[in-house]
Amino acid sequence: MGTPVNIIVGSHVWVEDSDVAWIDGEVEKLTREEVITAKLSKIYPKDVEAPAGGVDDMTKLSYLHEPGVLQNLKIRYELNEIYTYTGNILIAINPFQRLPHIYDAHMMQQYKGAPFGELNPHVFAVADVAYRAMINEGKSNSILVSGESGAGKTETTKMLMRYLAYLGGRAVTEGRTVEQQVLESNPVLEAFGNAKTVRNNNSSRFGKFVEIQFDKQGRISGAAIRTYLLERSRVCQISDPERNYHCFYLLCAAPQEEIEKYKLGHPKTFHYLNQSKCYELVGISDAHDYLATRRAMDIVGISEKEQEAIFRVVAAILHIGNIEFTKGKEVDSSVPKDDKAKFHLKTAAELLMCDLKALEDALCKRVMVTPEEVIKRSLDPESAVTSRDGLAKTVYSRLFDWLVNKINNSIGQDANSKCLIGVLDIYGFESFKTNSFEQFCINFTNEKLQQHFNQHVFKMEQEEYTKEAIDWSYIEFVDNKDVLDLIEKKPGGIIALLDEACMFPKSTHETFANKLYQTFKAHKRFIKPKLSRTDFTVAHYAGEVLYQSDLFLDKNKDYVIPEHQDLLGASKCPFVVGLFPPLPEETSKSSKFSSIGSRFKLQLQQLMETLNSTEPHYIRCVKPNNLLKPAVFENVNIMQQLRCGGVLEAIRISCAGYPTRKPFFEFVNRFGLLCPSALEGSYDEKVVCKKILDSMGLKGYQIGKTKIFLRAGQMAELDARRTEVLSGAAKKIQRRTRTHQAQKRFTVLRKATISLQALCRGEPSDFNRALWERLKHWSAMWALLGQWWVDEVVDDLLMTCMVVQLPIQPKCSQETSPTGGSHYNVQHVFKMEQEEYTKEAIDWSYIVFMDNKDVLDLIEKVCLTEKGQCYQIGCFNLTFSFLFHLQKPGGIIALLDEAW
Ligand SMILES: Nc1ncnc2c1ncn2[C@@H]1O[C@H](COP(=O)(O)OP(=O)(O)OP(=O)(O)O)[C@@H](O)[C@H]1O
Repeated sequence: MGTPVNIIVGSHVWVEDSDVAWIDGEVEKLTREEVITAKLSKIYPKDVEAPAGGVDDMTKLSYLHEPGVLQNLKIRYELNEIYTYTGNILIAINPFQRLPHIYDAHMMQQYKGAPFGELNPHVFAVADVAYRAMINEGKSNSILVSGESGAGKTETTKMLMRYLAYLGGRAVTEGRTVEQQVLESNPVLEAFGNAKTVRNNNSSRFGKFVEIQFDKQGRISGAAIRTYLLERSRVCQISDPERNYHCFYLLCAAPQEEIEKYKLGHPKTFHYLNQSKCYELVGISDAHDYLATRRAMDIVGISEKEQEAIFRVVAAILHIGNIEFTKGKEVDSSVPKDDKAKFHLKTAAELLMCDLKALEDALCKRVMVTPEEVIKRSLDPESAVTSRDGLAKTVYSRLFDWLVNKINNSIGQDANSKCLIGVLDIYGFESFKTNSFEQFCINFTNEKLQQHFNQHVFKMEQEEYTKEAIDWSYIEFVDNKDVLDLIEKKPGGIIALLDEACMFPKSTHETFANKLYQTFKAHKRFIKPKLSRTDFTVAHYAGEVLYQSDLFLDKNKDYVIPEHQDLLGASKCPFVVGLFPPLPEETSKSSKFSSIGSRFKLQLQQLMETLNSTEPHYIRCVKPNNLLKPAVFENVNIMQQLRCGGVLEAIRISCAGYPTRKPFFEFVNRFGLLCPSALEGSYDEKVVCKKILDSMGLKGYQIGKTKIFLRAGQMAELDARRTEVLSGAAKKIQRRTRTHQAQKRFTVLRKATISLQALCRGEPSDFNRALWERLKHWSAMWALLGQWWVDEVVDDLLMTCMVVQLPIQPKCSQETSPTGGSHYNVQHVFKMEQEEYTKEAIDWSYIVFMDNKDVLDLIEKVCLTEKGQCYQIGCFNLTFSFLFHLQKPGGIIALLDEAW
């Protein structure tokens, strides 16, 4: 961030605000208090010369800081420019409205092969760069799309895949093309892996890495989809107004014969669906989507028979959820509660094609194997429900994995492919009121990606400096390794301690939390909340998150209950058996524990290895508001996402080096005025730049081959100097102009007065006579000339007053004015003039109040003598002014003469 220095009166600045994040304004006054309190440190300079429509690349901003970035995004979003670069990172703000014109075939054509940065920022431009880099350098590329739920990751990923299919697609020959299958895998995965949440009506509840393989000619030759951490708990537990996975509702809206075949009904009749009262989505037809999903399944190569089995299993899960238990005859035993429960038990067994009694036993009993014997132990109703839900979750997650495998097999992998483009659509950093094991894993993923991102951004910075031959050796690299060690270190990290706790039968979440408190009491990234005995806080790179450890142990255990494995392994349905392949000999014998956390850690390790072998490109999706509405830009919300998404971190890394880069000519244009002598006779912009910088006494900047590289705060320093120079110049111009105007006015008045005096003094007696004669005629004329003339006279009078000797005026006012208060107060006018000149620092000493007492005495005499006539023509003012006009060519005298 730019260092807030050199804030002076008149500086345009950004000030932090809790409601709208940043407010802009102009410094009016700097008090001592303000300078020394922290407030000023939170002030950032504003670039008043930033383009009105914003800049398409944030690195072009003169001030690379939070408020500048936010303002730029806001301006662009208002213009429906949803994409903006920050160097090579693309920021995509969800428009929450269809913008088909920016994604049509014509657009694709335009971006094809266009140099990066030449056209407007776009997701196609990123895909194009990745594709070109792959073709030209023969290196795999990856595009990492991240952002919070509802930010638009999945939509962005779809656009990327569409564009890559456009670039690398084959002419449609017979049957399905690979790219068609890749694109059609989306609706299938969405039906089984997406659900409505409070944050997004079509939220992906899993992470996804799509690898698109290309042959030597750059044609798509294969693809593979890897998924991460499906949210299993959603199958059994949802809260209002969310929904379960889409496929359950689609099936309940299937054609009648299927409803009957699977003994289904309205979603509200199923426990797994009726925990929330939201059954339908606005603008979405589940019946239509059911048929669309079946069509997509056809395209990705899922046979009719397999489709039937898939939906049969989905229906079975719904029925399993409706099996309720009550206490059995024996102590701590359970049995199906009533006929309804028995009906669902029977139907579930039929659909899964397994033995009814075996299913009941698998839900209500546990087999204990001791060295001496095998004991069957009953479960109480509560444990039976847990067992039931465990079965449903296991079956569903196995089904999801099967689908992913099937899609991969049917699209096919190209073993000979040397290059690929991977697209990662993964959940962003999460911090809710209640954060459990899922959030822990998600945030762990984000820490991993952040580390990768930091390394990459740092590398890119280095490359830019190297290109410009700049020394960057001292730029420190910020690492989040300490948080990653806290989570994943083996032994001793949180995941390792969790695994240990899961393997130890007597562990509870309290003992687990205690172990964490003891182990990490001195760790600066681990905090024990004062008022809790089971929660813990991790200080992630994106902020602190408080985790509730209650369900960590249960959720980490990744084993299929052997009874469930045996039951479904013995099903008469090959599809169901395929979901539960027999465990390898040694695993089934040994009680080797497998944990979700460790498995996930391994998956992430593999993902990072893949990503490290590719050239990464980043897309940060931003959700502009929580209302999911277009044209609403919530500053604070967006700021938070930019922080969490690492955009600000990227900027911070950049600020650690030389955040401001200006091409030489731009620099000279802007700051040449700071050192005009540097511009004299020198045509080498680089030399001029150096002279300017040295004349300002700046240290630590660097001069590259084409640009100036400034340290944080130096731009503000230069701008502050520039403001000073400009305002000094403005004051000088104003002073000169005003002096010139005043001098001009004075000269005119002086000349007029001298003429007037000369006239009066020259012919006093004639003047009296002539005055009276003329007044008479002139009074008639005045009636004709009308009001405009009066205005003019009044104006002139003001000027005339300037030369009136002060002591005379009050006398005039009292004695000679027939209209009393209509006279101008000479003293006042004079004072005002003085004040104005003093304020503007104008020299007024030369304004001489000429002694025209003799003239005024004369006028006074005439007016008093001919008071009656004076009344007729208005007031003394007119008479007075008349004297002035008398002198003007085309003045009153001339007019009157003409009239005569
Ligand atoms: N580029 C876009 N143009 C128009 N609408 C969009 C665009 N991107 C996102 N949306 C809208 O925002 C909604 C949410 O987007 P999307 O599902 O891609 O979010 P996500 O980041 O993948 O969320 P989650 O993590 O919950 O899956 C979409 O259903 C769509 O209505």
